[in-house]
Amino acid sequence: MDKIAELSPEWQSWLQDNLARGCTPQSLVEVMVSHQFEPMFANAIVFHFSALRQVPAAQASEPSAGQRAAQTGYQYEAPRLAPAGNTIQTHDLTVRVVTRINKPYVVVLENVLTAEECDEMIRLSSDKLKRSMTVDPKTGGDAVIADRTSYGAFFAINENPLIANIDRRLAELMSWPVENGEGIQILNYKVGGEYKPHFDYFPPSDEGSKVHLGQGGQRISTLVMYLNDVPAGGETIFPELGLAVAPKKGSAVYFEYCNSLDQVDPLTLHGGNPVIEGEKWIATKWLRQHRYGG
Ligand SMILES: O=C(O)CCC(=O)C(=O)O
Ligand SMILES: [Fe+2]
Repeated sequence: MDKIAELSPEWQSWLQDNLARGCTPQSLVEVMVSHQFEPMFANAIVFHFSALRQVPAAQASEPSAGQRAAQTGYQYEAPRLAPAGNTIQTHDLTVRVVTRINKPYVVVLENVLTAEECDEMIRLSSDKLKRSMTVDPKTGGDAVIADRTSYGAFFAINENPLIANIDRRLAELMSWPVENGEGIQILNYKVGGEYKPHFDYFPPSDEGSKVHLGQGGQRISTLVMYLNDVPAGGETIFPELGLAVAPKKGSAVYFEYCNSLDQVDPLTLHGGNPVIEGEKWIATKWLRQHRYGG
C-alpha cells in the first residue's frame, strides 16, 4: 500500500499504539476523519495497520486468513450466493463455480453470461457511449474521454428484454430480489486503463455516504462480469487476499461485504489491474439492502 508513505511517522505510531491498546479500527477511522483525513484513505490505512499488527512470536509471523478476518471485527454470516455445490441452476443457464474463498466470501463463476449476451451488451453500450458524447456538448468530446482510464454506461433494470432476462438470472444466482439491484454498469478499459483498489460499499463514517445510503441502503455484494477475453492484464485484484482473477468472457467474480448488522468488510478491498494488451469490457451488478429505484 504505497499511500502509507503519505502518513506521517507521528500518525503511524499513534495508530500502532492505539491498536495495541485494543481500540477498535472504526474508532480510529473516526478520529482520523475528524482530523480531515479522506475517509476512504483512513479506512484503508487503519485496516492495513490492524491487519499487519504483530502477532505473538509463538505464532506464525503472518496472521492466518481467519486471524485477519477476526481482526476486522466483521461478523461473517451465511452467504447469500449458494455456499456449496459446483453448479448453480438459474432458469436458463447452469452457472459453474470455479473458486471459493470463505472469509470474505469471494466466488469465481463461469457461464454467467453467454458469448452472444456479452457481445450484445458491448454493442448496446458502445451505442450509448457514442450518443452521450454527442448529446452533451459540455463533456468536450474526445479530449475528455482520452483522459479517462475507463468509461461506461448504465442499463436501467429491465431496460430491454435482453437485460430483463439477465437481471432475472442474476437475482436467482445471488438469491436477492431484482428490485434491490442497481442497474448493470458497463465499463470499458483501454490499454493502461485501471481501477485503483477501492471498496464498493459506502464507508459509514463518510459524510458523503449519507445520500447514497438514503436510497436502497448499503451495498451488500458485487458481481463483476467479464464481457471479453483480455490478452494481458486487467485482472480483478483483491490486495488483502493476494487474489487476482483473470478476465474470461462470460465469467464473473462475486463478493459479499455487508451483513445483517450493517457492518462492512474491509477485506473486500479490490481493483482492476491496468490492461496491458487489448481492451477490457465488464458489466458490474451491485446489490442493495433494500429496494432501489425501479
Ligand atoms: O475492473 C475490475 O475488474 C473491477 C471493477 C470494479 O471494482 C467495480 O466495477 O466496482
Ligand atoms: Fe469495485
